[in-house]
Amino acid sequence: MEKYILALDQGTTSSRAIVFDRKGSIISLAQKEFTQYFPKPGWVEHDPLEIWSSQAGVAAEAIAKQGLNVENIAAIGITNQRETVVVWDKNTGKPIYNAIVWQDKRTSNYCDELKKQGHEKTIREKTGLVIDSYFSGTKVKWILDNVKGARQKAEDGELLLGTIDTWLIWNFTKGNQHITDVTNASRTLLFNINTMDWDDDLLELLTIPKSMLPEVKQSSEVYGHTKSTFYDANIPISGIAGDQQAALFGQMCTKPGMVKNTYGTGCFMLMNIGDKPTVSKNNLLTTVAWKIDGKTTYALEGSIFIAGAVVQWLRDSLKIIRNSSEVETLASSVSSSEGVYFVPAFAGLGAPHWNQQAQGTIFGLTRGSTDAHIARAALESIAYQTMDVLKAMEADSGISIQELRVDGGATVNNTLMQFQADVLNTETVRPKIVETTAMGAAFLAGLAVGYWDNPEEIQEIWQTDTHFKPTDKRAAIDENIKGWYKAIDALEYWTKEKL
Ligand SMILES: Nc1ncnc2c1ncn2[C@@H]1O[C@H](COP(=O)(O)OP(=O)(O)O)[C@@H](O)[C@H]1O
Ligand SMILES: O=P(O)(O)OC[C@H](O)CO
Repeated sequence: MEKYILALDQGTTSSRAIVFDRKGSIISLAQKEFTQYFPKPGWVEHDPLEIWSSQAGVAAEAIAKQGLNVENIAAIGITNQRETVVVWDKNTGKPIYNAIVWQDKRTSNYCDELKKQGHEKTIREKTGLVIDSYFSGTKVKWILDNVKGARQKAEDGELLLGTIDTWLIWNFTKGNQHITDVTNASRTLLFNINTMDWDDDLLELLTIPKSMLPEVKQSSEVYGHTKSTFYDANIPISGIAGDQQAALFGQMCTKPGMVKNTYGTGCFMLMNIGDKPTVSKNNLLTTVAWKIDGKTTYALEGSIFIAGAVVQWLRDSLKIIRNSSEVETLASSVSSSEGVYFVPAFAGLGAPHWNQQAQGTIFGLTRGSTDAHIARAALESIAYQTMDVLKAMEADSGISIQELRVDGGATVNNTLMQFQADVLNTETVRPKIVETTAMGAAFLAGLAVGYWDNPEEIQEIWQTDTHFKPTDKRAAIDENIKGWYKAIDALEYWTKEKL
């Protein structure tokens, strides 16, 4: 019987399931969007039960729609939106509050307090992260402080916490496994990336009882077997990675110095930095890329909070396009943004600026500006933000990046990809299979069960599709880039004025 790997990709806006064969070809794909809740300005929540049901649903659909059944699945790999966190009751398995999403800013004032108390340096050294509401730790504290009875129950050992990988595996194994992997753990603000273990001092600082935490595993090993209704077939779950680390692996950036950028809701650029957790001097994050066969690989990361989401905003809020693909036609109807700059800081600014208070801003409008200029400026903002991160990465690593491997939903946009190559003055390479996040999870799972023997075998599977080479309009591009820096400076000033 033909065997396949099932990758589950639980993203910020949708749950996806993809069945891969040995050659890395996609045999089947099912996807379901789920509800985004915005209870207050700056707050973003998901219903954990909807996350579970949509993910279990698409997994079943992906298997069934190609006439396969569970016996065809050699292993399951899980990859997920990171930092988003769920707290649930150990006995009932029911969440005590919605999942607080990575984009949620409700703890930003508390984060500012932590900074004022002088914890920045220690937290960076221990976790590789900056103090920002982005990460899970302060979100968990908020739940314990604000949900009635939660703190007492947590102290009595009745509550569990988990990032989305943990929550899904808990449900797939009917509560048998409360685990996470090193990549997801490294995004919580509670995990020490030097000792590779939960950090007691940080747990104490954020007043989170240790009993709530999952056991931390490698990224590729058999963790347990499926037990819940449809999956009582005992399928091994054998790969876990946060979605950006999974994409780094799926892009086969397995050597130090290799870089990928994923263009989804946000943009996440990661560089493989080998086996040392070097601390960034340029406001990037140091994070765990994966741990395989006992060997840990680290990455530098630049996280951009709003990328493809700015296109959703043009569609859903401004309503100047009907679907995401229309943005390319609209933006290409003008040859430049004619001095319009859009800084889509809807969720503050991430790397390398780390300004939690920044808000979205459009500069340079004139009486002649149209929806096309705004659409173009929105697309360009994705490329400029990426440039800021890439420059920081080059400064940190001392490496001049020669090639950027790209993936994610927005990379279908050729105008954006060409503009990206121009702004960076670096070749931008789009692979044949852009589902690299799911592919990375499939590779991790497949390696653990011998579906693939080694990463070298997988290396053969990765193939390029399009190379976007920088054009020769250097002077004009450099002029445009100056305008972007002015816009960023002006926004920083605006933010300071607000405080
Ligand atoms: N043609 C396009 N041009 C620019 N952005 C696009 C285009 N098509 C889709 N997108 C954006 O890509 C994002 C979806 O990509 P995806 O990788 O599925 O994201 P996620 O995993 O974050 O849910 C959306 O934010 C969407 O607006
Ligand atoms: O769901 P995505 O693909 O937007 O990824 C979200 C990131 O993991 C957040 O850190």
